[in-house]
Amino acid sequence: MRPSIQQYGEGQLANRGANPAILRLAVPVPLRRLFDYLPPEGADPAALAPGQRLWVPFGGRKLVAVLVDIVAESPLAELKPALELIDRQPLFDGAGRDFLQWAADYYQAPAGELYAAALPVALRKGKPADHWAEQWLQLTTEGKGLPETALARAPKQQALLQLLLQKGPNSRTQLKALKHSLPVIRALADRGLVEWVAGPTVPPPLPDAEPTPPPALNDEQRQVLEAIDAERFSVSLLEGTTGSGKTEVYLRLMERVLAMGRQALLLVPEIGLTPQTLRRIAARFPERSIAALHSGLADGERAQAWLAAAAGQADIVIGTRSAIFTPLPRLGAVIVDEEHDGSFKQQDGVRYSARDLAAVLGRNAGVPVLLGTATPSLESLHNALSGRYRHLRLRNRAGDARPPEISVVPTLGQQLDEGFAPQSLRHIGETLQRGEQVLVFINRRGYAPALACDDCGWLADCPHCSSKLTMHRRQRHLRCHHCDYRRPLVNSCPQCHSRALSALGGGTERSEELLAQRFADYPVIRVDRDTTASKRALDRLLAPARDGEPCLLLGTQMLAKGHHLPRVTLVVIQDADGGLFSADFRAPERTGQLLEQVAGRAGRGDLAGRVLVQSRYPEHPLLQLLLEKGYGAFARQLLRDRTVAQLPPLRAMALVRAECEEPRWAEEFLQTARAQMEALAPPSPELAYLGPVPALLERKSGRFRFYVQVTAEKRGVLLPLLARLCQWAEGNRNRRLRWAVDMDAQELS
Ligand SMILES: Nc1ncnc2c1ncn2[C@@H]1O[C@H](COP(=O)(O)OP(=O)(O)OP(=O)(O)O)[C@@H](O)[C@H]1O
Ligand SMILES: [Zn+2]
Repeated sequence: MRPSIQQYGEGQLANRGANPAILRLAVPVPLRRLFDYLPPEGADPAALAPGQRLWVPFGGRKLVAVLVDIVAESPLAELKPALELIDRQPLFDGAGRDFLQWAADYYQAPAGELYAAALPVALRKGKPADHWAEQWLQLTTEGKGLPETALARAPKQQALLQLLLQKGPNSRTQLKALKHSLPVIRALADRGLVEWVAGPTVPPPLPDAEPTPPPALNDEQRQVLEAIDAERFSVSLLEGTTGSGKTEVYLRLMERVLAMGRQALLLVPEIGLTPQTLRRIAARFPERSIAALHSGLADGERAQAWLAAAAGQADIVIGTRSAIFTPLPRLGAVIVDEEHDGSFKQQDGVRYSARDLAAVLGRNAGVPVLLGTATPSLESLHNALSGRYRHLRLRNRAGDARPPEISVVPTLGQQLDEGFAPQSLRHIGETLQRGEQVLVFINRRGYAPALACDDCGWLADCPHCSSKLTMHRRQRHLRCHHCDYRRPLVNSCPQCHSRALSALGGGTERSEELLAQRFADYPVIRVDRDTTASKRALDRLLAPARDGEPCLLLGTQMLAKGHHLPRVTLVVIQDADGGLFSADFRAPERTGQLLEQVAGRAGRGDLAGRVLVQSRYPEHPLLQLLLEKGYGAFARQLLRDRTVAQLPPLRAMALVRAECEEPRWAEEFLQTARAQMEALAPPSPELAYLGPVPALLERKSGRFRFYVQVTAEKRGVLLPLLARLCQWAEGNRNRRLRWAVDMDAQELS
């Protein structure tokens, strides 16, 4: 069901008072409050409604603000008028505004910045939404009065008439897709039966996809779907092994809510929104209008997709993190794919978690929320095991695919060739010879993570960060992966002029060199951030692999998720040890997820899969648990460890962060911040403070970084505390010091 043009924009009728109205606006500035303005001079009060954008003057600048409320009185005596109304229709409906306010309160974010984050760039900059308004063809009164068979002698006109009588107004885009030609439309218009009117935006068309019928569900999938009630709110964790057909479950849930006349929102990780994903969804729902919101779109297309979603014109909305803020007037289900993925948490600016907000959005709308993954975050697993979320499982691979066989290749004392054990290289060769594909996972891009002088011990450091420079041989430079500082590759040591320089450690570029040499008869495809500047580049790179030719794929975590390449039968993980010894308590969890996801790329088709995991410490208990019992058992053990250590998700955790070129200022700021919080809520068994301590990456882009960590048994204790802290910190006049509150922080770096 599509809303008719008359329904669109009904918000305008609300909120009329007799008093001269005062506009309460969310202005995009880092202050945690709303701002009152008078209506623009000469504006028709009846044209104003919450959810519209206006231009406002602010501190000598002109900003795009969003109208949140219209009130009768303001505590301020003198108000400035807003400059100009931008939208005729509200962009945010009441539910959308309530949701943003909830998020602002929870994450201690300035509402204006959150509204700005919710809008696509073109709208954030003030471009009028009318720019993307679509032409709609509707029947005139005379046309509506005709019987369906009135034009039997002109079949094309008759078909169009029938369409409009049955489905109501149709957009120009859709008429084109349905192949109703302009001359036919003109013929009806000349007879006074149809007319064009301006109406809501429709999403830009997706690339063509062959419609594909769904596979028959297996028993496990059917049980999962039966457990989800599409009529009411619930949060379900779908813990389904890799290749178990989770995506199929998403598609069926979407189908169900679409049939109810609702919209489905699908959130995917940043690297998951590939043309392949879009094709799969478009192929299943050829009749539906689908809005994809991703960074690969031009600003205009993105605005168009967003407006179509907000106007209720898109049936399916698929997007990355920020798509959670798209107002969806007929939301029917929220699905989060790969819910454990770190990209759902924004790490700067407004630090929200789209995964966690999905549950709030579902609750507000009274619709089901489905979090799917093969490797649940400990947060979601804890919620599922404690009964807060429903726990749904898919234990078997879909179709005929079997789970891969996993073995460890010990590397200590072995003669390694650029990081590869002889056994691994032998298996790679044999697999290629059988005409199958190999995937090699290396968690580091570039040629080598450090360059050192063998004579004096000089190391290439980043001058701005507490980190080493990575050597990129092809581009002939050294680069910092934290701040992007670059300098040309040197041939001799800048300190002692020795020419004995060594590249330490390995990266994708270095392994590519070796593998291309060793297996010269086969294509070697390197996939990392350096080879895939755009989403399309990744799609193109993977094309030979999709065609099924024997080839060697090698890359970083970009290869770990979402790809379905049925002819990959061998996965080699070059180094499993990295994350087992980090200072970040979340590192083992992330390592486990990554290894399981990479391993899950093996043997997804008819051919059996095999995984080789190279490790220096094959006896490490966590690694053993992961490899022998799988991620499920591994994660449950980590959860027990976190309970003992009183860490999230058993406790709520927030960080107050500060960074400054002058380390003392950041530390002093945080000491005062901690004292302020302790004065309000002294430490107790339920509430603990730590710090200020230096962040794991102590210096970044020239600034020293510290944090204070607050953990509490109940989340509710933290919110008022942090709100008061923000009030105090907003008064901080040191312009060179940056501070932030990070609720449910994911990174200690
Ligand atoms: N009921 C089914 N019968 C036959 N094949 C199926 C069924 N369900 C899914 N498949 C197929 O199995 C393969 C894997 O399914 P899908 O990609 O949905 O798994 P997934 O759990 O989302 O995978 P992952 O998260 O590991 O990427 C796909 O090719 C899909 O078409
Ligand atoms: Zn740097």
